Amino acid sequence: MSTYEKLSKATPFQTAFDVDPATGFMPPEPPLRRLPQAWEAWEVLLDEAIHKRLAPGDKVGLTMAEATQSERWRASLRAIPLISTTELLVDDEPALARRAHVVLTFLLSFYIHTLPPRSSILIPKPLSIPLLQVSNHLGMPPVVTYSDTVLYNWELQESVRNGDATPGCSSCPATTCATLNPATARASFLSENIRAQTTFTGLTDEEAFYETSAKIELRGVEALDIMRSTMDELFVSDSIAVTRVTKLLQRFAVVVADLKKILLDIRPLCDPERYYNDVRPFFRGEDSSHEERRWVFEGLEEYPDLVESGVTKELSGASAAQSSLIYALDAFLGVKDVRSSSFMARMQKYVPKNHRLFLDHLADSSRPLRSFVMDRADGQDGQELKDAYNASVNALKEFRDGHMIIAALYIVGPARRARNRLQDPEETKKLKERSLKGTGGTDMVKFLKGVRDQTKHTMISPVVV
Ligand code: HEM
Repeated sequence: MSTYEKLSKATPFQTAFDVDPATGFMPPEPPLRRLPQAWEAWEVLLDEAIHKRLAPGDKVGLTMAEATQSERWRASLRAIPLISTTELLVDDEPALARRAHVVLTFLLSFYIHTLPPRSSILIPKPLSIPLLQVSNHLGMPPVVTYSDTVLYNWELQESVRNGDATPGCSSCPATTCATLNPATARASFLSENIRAQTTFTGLTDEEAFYETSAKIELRGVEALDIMRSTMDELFVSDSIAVTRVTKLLQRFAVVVADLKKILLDIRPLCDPERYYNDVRPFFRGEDSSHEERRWVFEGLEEYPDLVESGVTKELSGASAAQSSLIYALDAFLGVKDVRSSSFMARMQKYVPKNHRLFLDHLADSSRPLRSFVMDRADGQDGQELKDAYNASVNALKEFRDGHMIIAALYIVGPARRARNRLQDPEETKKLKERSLKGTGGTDMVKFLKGVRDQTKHTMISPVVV
């Protein structure tokens, strides 16, 4: 029996797939803040890179002092010994391997993206081998992913860590909350008290960027809960299922509308120019660089198991397109072709292993919601059911409209301004090509529009919203 079969047969809907009832795709407890002493050399190098504010090697106006400082840092990374990962990669302590992936992929981004723009990319052995071993163990690519910047990169604010804050949502304490179930109340509490743990730049704009995604994940906990209840209803499918599913979908639409609001609320917290020029360059993967430079992992050939594993095949940059939550919403509502598009299918490889299994489980449902709604649409209360379904799909379409506004604000605008500052036509052309690519390597505008339209076409006509 495959792991997938074991997980999906033997255990309840969520916990088996590392999907927590209270925190969804985020782990229930704050991730490890620092690796134990044996791997301190990596943590120290990361502290230094952040503290020294190492700048991307292709930053416009990079000073000689900045370039020299980065080169010194890279030399000190090359000089550390190759540290064994054996004791990190233990199945009963996944937090160790996850923190190692965060630290090593941040070091990788610093190493590669502070290099001069035209130099070749040789990732030194003290970094390449542990990174490949940890990634192979986790079933993740050896590159910074959404799980490194968001899912396994948070802590509680100091006041909460010191026990000064009351656990509760903004309107009432969790323990006595009348409107939220305990799991949703905990998600709401975390959302208000979460902060990002590790950043490239130390800028609050970068923290806000990760925290926005984390808040979306936490608000999505209620959506996951509704999905579970709906799937139970579809399974039983008795005479009152239509009424219950209608109510669940009405709630679902409200949650998805909140996701859009959280996304748009990023605007006062994260400055588009700072995001584009200071933070985003560190997210680039092998395929989002304007110069086509291969990433070479030094020493790989000495480890036949790593060569065979194919762990170096996926090297795209970090993108919130790696959020399992949004795929889960698509799968539940039956938005077609999103996961099967080649980019989205590839992005699944950048999602933690068990979350991937969860998404497969959802997509393979033998009782799809959309068919249920279509089959019942002409029956008693069918119109209300269809309206609730369409309102949910419409809310997701509006989330994607909002997301396109954000992508324009944070990428298209700053990219145009960066181009306007350049004099050299050849450089301008290159920058134009680069800027229209997402960090995941897509032709951004066309891709985002396509997914948005696909969502819109999922509504069941005639539409009454
Ligand atoms: C400043 C904030 C953001 C920017 C600039 C941005 C930009 C982008 C870009 C350029 C893409 C195209 C794929 C790629 O090549 O990377 C993308 C895709 C995507 N992003 Fe974002 N994004 C932002 C925030 C978020 C957040 C907070 C979420 C949700 C957690 C999110 C969810 C997605 C999803 C699910 C996709 C895949 C396309 C889709 O399903 O609509 N994004 N984003």
